[in-house]
Amino acid sequence: MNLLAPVRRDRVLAELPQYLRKEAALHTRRDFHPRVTCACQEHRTGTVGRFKISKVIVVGDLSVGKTCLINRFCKDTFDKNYKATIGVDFEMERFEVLGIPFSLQLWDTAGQERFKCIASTYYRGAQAIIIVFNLNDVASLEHTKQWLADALKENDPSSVLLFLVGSKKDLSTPAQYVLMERDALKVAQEMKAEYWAVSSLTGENVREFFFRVAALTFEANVLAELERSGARRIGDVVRINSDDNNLYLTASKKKPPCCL
Ligand SMILES: Nc1nc2c(ncn2[C@@H]2O[C@H](COP(=O)(O)OP(=O)(O)OP(=O)(O)O)[C@@H](O)[C@H]2O)c(=O)[nH]1
Ligand SMILES: [Mg+2]
Repeated sequence: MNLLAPVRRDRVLAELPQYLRKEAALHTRRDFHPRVTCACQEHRTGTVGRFKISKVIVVGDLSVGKTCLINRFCKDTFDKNYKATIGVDFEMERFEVLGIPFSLQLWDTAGQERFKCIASTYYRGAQAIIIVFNLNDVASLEHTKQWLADALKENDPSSVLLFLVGSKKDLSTPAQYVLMERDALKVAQEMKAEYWAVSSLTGENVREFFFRVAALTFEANVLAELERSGARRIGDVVRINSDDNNLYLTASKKKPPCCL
């Protein structure tokens, strides 16, 4: 994959995509955090940009539809035949968020017990965890807590973003869906995860969901970068003065109030 090729036009995010359900959203702001918007306008996003790739892992019971979900978004395809993922697989997706290039590496892991120990070795370093369950199988919702616990053993619970995704929405009747959603919202709130319901067969909510993942991961990355930079302000440029070969920092411009 060429990281320098232009981003596809349908992967450009100029606004914050909205949550599905207010009761289980990671945050309910209508817009990106003002510090993030400001940093992007001034191209002060540090390492978040062309060369930084954020890792997202997708976990959940076997056959809940993890691979189909990724394939619907990345390749716009759907396969009705089940082929178990063996170990892991991954796809790269490039976005442009508020004018800044941003890449997600989507790790599709195996749900089958016999491949789980291979898959779990790839959990480390995730910035977002997507836990998938089947909206038509209550046991798969119950198992999400264990999937989360396993994924969090390898990651920092305070910094990772969580998404709980109900799959195969096309197979539920409206009445069945309402009942399942009530339980799923409770689980999402306990986990502090954002809740989504999708269908990879029809494509319902798939693009909206991944755009939200990209936007919130990007926002968290830029905020963390701004935090880390502290006194060393992002955007300060080290220049070599050709006259005396000294290294010096360029004087930083006065920041507008939204960036302080
Ligand atoms: N009707 C319907 N079927 C789906 C949907 N998503 C997946 N399926 C079917 O469910 C089966 C399993 O899908 P996969 O995506 O392979 O499941 P998985 O979670 O990746 O399974 P493992 O790799 O074993 O962990 C396949 O037969 C899919 O066609 C959906 O949105 N609607
Ligand atoms: Mg799979």
